[in-house]
Amino acid sequence: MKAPVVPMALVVFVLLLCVAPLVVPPFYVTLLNYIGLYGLVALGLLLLTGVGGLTSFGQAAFVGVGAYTTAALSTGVIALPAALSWMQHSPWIALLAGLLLTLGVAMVLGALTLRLSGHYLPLGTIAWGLSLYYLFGTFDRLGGQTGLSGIPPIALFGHPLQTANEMYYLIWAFVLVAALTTQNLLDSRQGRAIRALRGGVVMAEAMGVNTSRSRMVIFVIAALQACASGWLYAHLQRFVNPSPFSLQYGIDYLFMAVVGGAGQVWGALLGAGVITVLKQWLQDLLPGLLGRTGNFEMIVFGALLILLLQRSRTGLWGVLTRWLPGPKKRRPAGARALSTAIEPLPRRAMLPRGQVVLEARAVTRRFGGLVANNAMDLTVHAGEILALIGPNGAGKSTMFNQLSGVDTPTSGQVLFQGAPITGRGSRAIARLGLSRSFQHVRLLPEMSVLENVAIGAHLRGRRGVLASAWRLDRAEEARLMAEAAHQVRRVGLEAHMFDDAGSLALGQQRTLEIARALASDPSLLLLDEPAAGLRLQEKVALAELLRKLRDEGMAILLVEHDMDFVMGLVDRVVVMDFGQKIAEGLPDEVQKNPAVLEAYLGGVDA
Ligand SMILES: Nc1ncnc2c1ncn2[C@@H]1O[C@H](COP(=O)(O)OP(=O)(O)OP(=O)(O)O)[C@@H](O)[C@H]1O
Repeated sequence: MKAPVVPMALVVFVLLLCVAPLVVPPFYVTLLNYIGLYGLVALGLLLLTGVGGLTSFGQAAFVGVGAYTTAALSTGVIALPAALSWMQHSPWIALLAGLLLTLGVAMVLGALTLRLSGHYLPLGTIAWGLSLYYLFGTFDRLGGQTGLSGIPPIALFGHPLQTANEMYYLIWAFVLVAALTTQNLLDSRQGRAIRALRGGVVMAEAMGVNTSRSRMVIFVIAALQACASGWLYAHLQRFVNPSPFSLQYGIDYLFMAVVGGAGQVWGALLGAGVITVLKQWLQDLLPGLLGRTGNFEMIVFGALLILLLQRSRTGLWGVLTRWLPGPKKRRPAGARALSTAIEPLPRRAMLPRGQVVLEARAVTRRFGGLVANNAMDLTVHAGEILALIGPNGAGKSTMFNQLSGVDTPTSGQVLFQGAPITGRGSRAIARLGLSRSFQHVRLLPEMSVLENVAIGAHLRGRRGVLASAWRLDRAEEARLMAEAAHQVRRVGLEAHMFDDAGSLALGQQRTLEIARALASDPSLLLLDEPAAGLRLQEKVALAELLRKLRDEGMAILLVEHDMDFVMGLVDRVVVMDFGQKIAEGLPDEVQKNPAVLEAYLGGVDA
């Protein structure tokens, strides 16, 4: 296996970090220590908010859990039973205890709040952030608002880290490990599952991603990183009180992640650096300029932030990378292996031609008084292309949703390869071998075409979060990327393999969705208006691809308005109108069916 390529910029950054305390005055070492501590929390928020799209104002509370756990255990204010007394006074054991406590607290809070959507989630994080903050100041044992002092230094190989310079290396070692493991995670199957959260739950679940789990994973990682920051903070300061764990700090952390560059690992560190330095600088400068003391830095700071957020949505990292020479986009790590021969992923055995793959029996879906699907029967066979057509509003997309588990029928049954799947949820159905595209494309526009397609292969990988973070998933990742690249080539998008999906024309985005669906190795493909927006040549190529897939034994069900495309391609047609099946048969028969002509002409007149 090839050795991982270490970017030059990273080597330079690490070297600069190593020599900094030797050449800069002590004040700056302290400043760098704080940048590191804040950066550790911002890195967690990058994952949670920047990538996962879950806004949390409550991270300072997790910093407090880490700081207070180690303060209480290492000073001995919370006495452990005699049998556990060996745990007392050791900062390292206190770190472990803090991480375990944070894990428990984060899982409970995550279970309570992550289900909330829209503005309820940030409000929920404010609520528990405030609760934990007041909790720290409530216990007399923890020193109330006065806090706890006399926290011992961390000892490393028997050497106590007493000074800011000595703590510096430990703090930045934590930061670098967190940054690199976060980068690795984002560059993996698990990372794509996390990034898919931004594409919406419906798309992610249809690709087999357990979105509840992905949300919980990033929430816990962000909380653990905040806890580690709190632990380091307590042993740097050797004193804790509740103030640094207030909501104000929670807001600052969020700013750091967003201002630095939401979604970019190095952006989060840049954000922590710039905000910490800027605040310090304004605090020193403004009273002199204005001739009076006050919290002027907060006012100017707020105005600057608004300006930045207005000017650059991609944050400071976005601005910086635009200025700097070199490639603007990182290629996914797995893509490096594309040029080498890789053992392909195992394929699902195709069903014998003609075997029933999907069957809908009297499927009815009501929305209040509206019957969108009325007692719909439908059968799709292996090695067949079936078209579901009908005028606008006939109920085709609703039917797709009932078949793919995005929605649950009010009554009726759906069977996949003979087994009932009604109400099973799209993730479980995807696992059985059904994959789909969407009427309104659901892609991750800032991710490359290749990575978008790789999301489709999610269920074909096994490696978990820890393996991904520590790059133990590289062999599997290379195989997943090779599969994604194969599907990109198969649909004719190889020229755009590393382009952002959002930069493609709409027709190409639809084609990308087909490649993503194919990456799951389905036995049934559900395509919602695949030809919409395609140019003639692209339609011809798509029809050729679908025929080839059919000949390989795949079952294909498509909804399409382009009748020229449908009639020249499909084996059978089912026509819907007002939620009901009005005709079924060969394309030629259906085209002459009076009920169908009436439905379409009626649709035109209306
Ligand atoms: N979630 C929903 N809540 C309420 N009504 C809905 C919902 N989803 C669909 N409908 C209604 O069900 C009917 C069928 O809609 P559907 O989108 O399935 O039709 P369609 O045949 O796919 O139309 P088109 O070809 O225009 O996409 C419409 O009247 C639509 O307004």
